[in-house]
Amino acid sequence: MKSVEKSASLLKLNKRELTLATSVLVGASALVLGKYVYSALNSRSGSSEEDQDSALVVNEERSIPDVMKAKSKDVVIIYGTQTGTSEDLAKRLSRSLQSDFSANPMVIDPQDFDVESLSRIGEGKIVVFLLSSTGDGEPTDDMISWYNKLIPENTPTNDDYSSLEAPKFQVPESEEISPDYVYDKDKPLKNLTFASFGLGDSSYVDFNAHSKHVTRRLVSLGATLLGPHGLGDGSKDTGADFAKWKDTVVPLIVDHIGLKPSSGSSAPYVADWIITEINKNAPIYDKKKFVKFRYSNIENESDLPPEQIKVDISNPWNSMVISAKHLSSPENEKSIVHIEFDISDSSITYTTGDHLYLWPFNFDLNVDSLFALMDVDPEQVINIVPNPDSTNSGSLPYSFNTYKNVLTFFMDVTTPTTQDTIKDVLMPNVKSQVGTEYLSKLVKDNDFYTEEIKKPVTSPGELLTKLVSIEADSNVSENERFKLKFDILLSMLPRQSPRQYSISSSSLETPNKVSASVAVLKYKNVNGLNRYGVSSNFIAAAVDVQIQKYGTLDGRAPSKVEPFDPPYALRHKMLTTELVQNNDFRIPIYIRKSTFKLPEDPRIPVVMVGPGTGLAPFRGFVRERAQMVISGVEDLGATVLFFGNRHERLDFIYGDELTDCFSTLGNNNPDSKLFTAFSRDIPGKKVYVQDRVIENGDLVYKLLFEQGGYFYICGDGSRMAVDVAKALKDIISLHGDKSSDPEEILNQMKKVGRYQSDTWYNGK
Ligand SMILES: Cc1cc2nc3c(=O)[nH]c(=O)nc-3n(C[C@H](O)[C@H](O)[C@H](O)COP(=O)(O)O)c2cc1C
Repeated sequence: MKSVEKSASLLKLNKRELTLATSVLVGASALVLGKYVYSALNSRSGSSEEDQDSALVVNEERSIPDVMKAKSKDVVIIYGTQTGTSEDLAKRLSRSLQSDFSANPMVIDPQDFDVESLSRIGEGKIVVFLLSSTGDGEPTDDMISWYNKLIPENTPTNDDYSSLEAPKFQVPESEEISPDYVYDKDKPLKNLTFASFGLGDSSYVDFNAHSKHVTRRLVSLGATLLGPHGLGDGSKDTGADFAKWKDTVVPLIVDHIGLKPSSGSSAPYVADWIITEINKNAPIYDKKKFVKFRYSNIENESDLPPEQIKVDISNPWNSMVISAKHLSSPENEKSIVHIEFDISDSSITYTTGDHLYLWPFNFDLNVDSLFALMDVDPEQVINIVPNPDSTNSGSLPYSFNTYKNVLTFFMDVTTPTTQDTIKDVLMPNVKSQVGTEYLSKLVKDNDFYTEEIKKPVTSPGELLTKLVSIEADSNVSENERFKLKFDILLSMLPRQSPRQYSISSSSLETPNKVSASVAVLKYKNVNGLNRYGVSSNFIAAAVDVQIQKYGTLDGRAPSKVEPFDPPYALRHKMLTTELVQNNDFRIPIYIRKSTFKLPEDPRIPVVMVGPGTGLAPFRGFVRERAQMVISGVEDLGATVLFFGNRHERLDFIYGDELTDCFSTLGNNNPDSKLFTAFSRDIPGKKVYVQDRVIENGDLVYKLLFEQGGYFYICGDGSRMAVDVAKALKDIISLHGDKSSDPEEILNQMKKVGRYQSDTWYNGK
């Protein structure tokens, strides 16, 4: 192994050479050059080691301290996100550090930087980690590379990493930190001060595990944690947890970097992006980079055959919808739909139980209401580049697009605007007294904000329309009135985040098709206005479009005009017209491996509880087990499913096919059974899945505790999951050894993966 000291001399040589070479070779990538210099000096093979070592060679574009120095930044905020929440919080923190304290922060995606450069961050600077957990307390996709370098794969996760060997970091040059700084390879981060906030959900066993492990690891490498480690809990209110943490930690951050609160009430507004309208004949206009639909696999990667295009969370695959149907009866006020995607023409593969990520498109009506406030042609092609003066510069996947497409495909136009954003983005752009008073009340008066924005789930468009109407009603003069500009809107809106669904198909049966089973969310807000879940209604509209074009799998007609939504007479009007008209309509998807899996040994029994759309992954499991019987697997363990819903006639989703599958499974193993609980079918007697579990306690006990079966639960985490766990404990108490502790038995099962849950709160 190359010693760290040796890498230090290499570092100096390469840094100098790099600087020289990058200034001479226009367009040469520093990364390529760095690797070249390195391999010329050290001709060793072994790609993973080389990758690790190449990061020890300073590539200034990927080095946090070098970029901080070049941009005079004092705080770096690193987010690890799966669906955008921590990225959004990072941007909010960055803006408020800038506007309240004149700090000069930068927000970064860990994928764009080398973790090895953390050791060279000088005194008086600070790193803030905002890390979400995913899977079973795993790092988010964008943090995997950093995480694996900090904590090598297969290291048992721990409360104390001090005995773990330190990975290699870049060795600081003497002047980078302080003249008397001595690098210690066992405590390479002893000069690093960091703050840390995790985003998680306490309904997961490994609550905030990713953030906890990274925080502990950094400390074990010598770094100093500033303030408390914040733990956001999505099952309660991550935003409130973050605000509380921020109130404690921001003064410490500011003190550490030697700043004081800015004088004056509001700092000048700095747009995150610079937008230029493009004439299609202009030389700068690059047709190849013009993304007509959201991501275009073909346009972006025209040289590669589709099956070689790498698909990840930053590069989703535009997939064809190949079949779709309504699962619930048209009479049912709750709609559940089935949608199936073709992945045969992509590099995507999956196994039963994985998660499907899907990026919804916004509805025309929501997007049009924003254009009504702006003086732009929605179809105008624009070029968007990060503003170098912004603290939030990052990359966008759409350098050329139309105004309309940017809002339709990339931005979240419905999530209520936060108080931070009203203060830091909107207020500096409002001149009138009446407008300023309204916004300032929203920022300062939490009760007013709750009544006006939070409770009614007010969209940014509704907030802006209200602001404009307040000024109009007060006869604010024309030149004082607030005028919405596109760059203000882009700075206000979070990015559109992907939504995750349990895959409801079996990879054994249909390796080239993935399906999702989606409950369509709509409700009236406190003011009686209709509210629609963006993604589920997008999927429902896509299902209707598919059915209108190609018919349906089971002959059911598309849903009729629904009395619930008078403003949106037909669902397809909610969607961009182009989408409805386009024959080759594709939806961006990505598949993430999950640990929610059937046992590898098919002889092991499985007991599943999945009421409502909690059935989704179990439809895949049941079809997979039935397919095993069909393909001749012998000794298949028992398969038991508890399904529940309100009415058998209206919402026994997948009823026919489940009955068929269980007839196949039952012929093979008499213990394989489907139990249903329809809570509103018998007047005066509500029956839920947990009641059925108790009723069949003998069978459940035999399969789980005598035959070592696996238990799975999916659905509402607040009540159902708690009640079902209690039912299991009652069964253990009744049938088991009286000296054993039921709670302990279930915890033990969870530890070894024999009790798996995928639960959510309030329809999330
Ligand atoms: C599939 C999935 C798995 C998750 N796993 C965990 C977990 O193991 N531990 C945890 O604390 N939170 C877990 N969460 C909750 C997320 O961390 C939380 O919702 C977070 O706010 C998401 O942030 P992001 O949008 O930045 O990715 C999980 C969420 C999803 C959807």
